[in-house]
Amino acid sequence: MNDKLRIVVGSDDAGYDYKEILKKDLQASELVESVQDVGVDADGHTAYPKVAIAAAELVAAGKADRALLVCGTGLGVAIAANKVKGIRAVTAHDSFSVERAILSNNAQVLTFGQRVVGLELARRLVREWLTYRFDTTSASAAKVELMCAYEEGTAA
Ligand SMILES: O=C(CO)[C@H](O)COP(=O)(O)O
Repeated sequence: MNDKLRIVVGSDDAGYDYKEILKKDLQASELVESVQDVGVDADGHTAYPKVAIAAAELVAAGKADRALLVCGTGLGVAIAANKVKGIRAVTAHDSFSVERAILSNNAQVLTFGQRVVGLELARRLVREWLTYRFDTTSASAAKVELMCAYEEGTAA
């Protein structure tokens, strides 16, 4: 992964306001190389799984490093993104979980619930999220590998 991140953002209509604000924050960040928006737009009523799967597929295909997804709770977009092979998506509304999502879990997808987390906390969590990089030599790496092996059908 480049030091700067290629990020895809997406939401359903329940997460639209946060998605737009967080997108602008990402675009202004020196830790971000690019931001791709897979919707929805202001009038969009696209169901959350469609947006989440579109974003996760970009990550799985190597066209983005990470995705930030927002729905009402953050839960539906996480569940949907996790259906895409190779994707580890988590909902995290606190600083420690955001840190561990990268450092423990190497999760490429972070999700928020607009109806759950305050806007300024969400913005702070995204700033923190951008600073973390998974260490493939860490003790956590073998645990992530166990999940990958299960998914690939190569688990012992
Ligand atoms: O939060 C959502 C899914 O987890 C979504 O924004 C709303 O879903 P709904 O309650 O099924 O409308």
